Amino acid sequence: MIEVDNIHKSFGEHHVLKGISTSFEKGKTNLIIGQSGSGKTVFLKCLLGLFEPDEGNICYNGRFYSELSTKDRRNLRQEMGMVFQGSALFDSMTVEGNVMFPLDMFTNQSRSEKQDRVDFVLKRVNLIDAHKKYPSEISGGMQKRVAIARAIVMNPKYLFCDEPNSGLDPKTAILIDNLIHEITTEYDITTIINTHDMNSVMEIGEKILFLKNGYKEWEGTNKEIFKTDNQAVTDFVYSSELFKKVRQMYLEERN
Ligand SMILES: Nc1ncnc2c1ncn2[C@@H]1O[C@H](COP(=O)(O)OP(=O)(O)OP(=O)(O)O)[C@@H](O)[C@H]1O
Repeated sequence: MIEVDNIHKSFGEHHVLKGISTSFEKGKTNLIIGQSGSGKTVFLKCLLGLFEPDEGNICYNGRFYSELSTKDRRNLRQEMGMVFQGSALFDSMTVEGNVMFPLDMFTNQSRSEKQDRVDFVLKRVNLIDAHKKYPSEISGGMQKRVAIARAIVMNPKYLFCDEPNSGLDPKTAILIDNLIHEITTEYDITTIINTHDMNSVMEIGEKILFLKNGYKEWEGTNKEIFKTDNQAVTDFVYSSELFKKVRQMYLEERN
């Protein structure tokens, strides 16, 4: 579980995060949404420990980040998996090499232990015959699976995903969403996803945090987002005619 208490972050005069408090439960898929520039990436980077908030606290399973020693921060970092926008695979390494990379960097496991773990996670993301291929030889959806395998190879407690669906066709995007959601439940991970994909919001948003101008404007579940009368949320989420109709149908069905 991650608990966030009143965090602020500025860059010079630019006050980007203006006192955000929330919590993210383990085993749940949490989504952060909001317009471009609302502070989603800065917030995610604070959660990852890449930016230190100017004010406020972030607590990881009872451990306050601000109170951790450098060594404990490094250990905490190893409990975090990250799926970057665009996958960010190493082009010169095979699929297997990419997934093994964190194990090579951060563990003393034997070659066969590492190989077993890599085989296991690649199988878990449904990539069976791609071990020896290079990123350029596989599709964008497969690259995303490799990125997810690499993110979970160290058995993380926390999984962060930045726009995991960007550049994917709608069908592949749904498969990737479902995979992240399944892995989250299966391994009891606290997962936090930055997204613009409204389909993800409706399908896998067990908790949705809506940021606006650096404030938490709204939070709730994908069921609640259909019913909310928060104008900022409805203007943002139901900006397309299609989603307006979906919401209308959902509300009519329940009346
Ligand atoms: N390192 C930085 N230095 C200065 N300003 C920054 C830095 N990182 C982000 N900002 C500013 O913080 C604001 C919020 O940016 P952020 O990237 O968090 O938005 P976002 O909601 O993730 O947008 P998008 O959906 O387009 O990715 C922007 O005005 C941005 O210019």
